[in-house]
Amino acid sequence: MLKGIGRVLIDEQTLMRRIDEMGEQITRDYQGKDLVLVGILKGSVLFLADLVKRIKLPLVIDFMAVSSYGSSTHSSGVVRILKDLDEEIEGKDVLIVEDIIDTGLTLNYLTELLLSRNPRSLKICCCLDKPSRRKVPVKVDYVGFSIPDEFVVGYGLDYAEKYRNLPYICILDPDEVE
Ligand SMILES: O=P(O)(O)OC[C@H]1O[C@H](OP(=O)(O)OP(=O)(O)O)[C@H](O)[C@@H]1O
Ligand code: HPA
Ligand SMILES: [Mg+2]
Repeated sequence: MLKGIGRVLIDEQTLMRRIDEMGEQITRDYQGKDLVLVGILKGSVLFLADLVKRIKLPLVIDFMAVSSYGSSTHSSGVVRILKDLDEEIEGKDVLIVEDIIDTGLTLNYLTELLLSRNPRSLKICCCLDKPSRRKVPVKVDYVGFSIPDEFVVGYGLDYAEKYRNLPYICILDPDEVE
């Protein structure tokens, strides 16, 4: 076990099985559509990479980078755009891909921003959802796993930029947190 991380919450096999199902469902739902996956950096990269391999459709991948947590376990509530999309999304079927929805502040801000660019449709797909922590409502269309109110790391999720490379989801050891 690595220093600083507690018990495994979702192991690699369980993650992959659920992502197989999500890929199949998205493949069914987006037949004949003009699909653009928007990965939110950096946390979504591992999930997005596994998910796109399971979507058997032509699609475009684009990225936005935002940051609201910095090196803390609490959202600052201020969403900063660090990188915008490369392509126009007007008339496209946009699917936002996130690693986790916690307070909902990041996605609330992002959906407003992307809707103002007139996509044909805008949906949200997340690997993890912490519904008990919501501060603002967010309608999530595809959820991998609902999880309890614990700060988690691994599979793209960081604490102070560490642990993103773990292939499973772990609960952060509270002793590690300031
Ligand atoms: O629902 P919220 O409370 O807004 O939290 C969710 C957001 O926070 C994390 O991003 P972070 O700002 O840590 O950036 P990162 O993906 O680069 O780690 C996570 O990847 C989500 O984007
Ligand atoms: O539990 C979490 N872990 C890592 N990053 C996060 N951003 C929001 N919630 C979390
Ligand atoms: Mg983070």
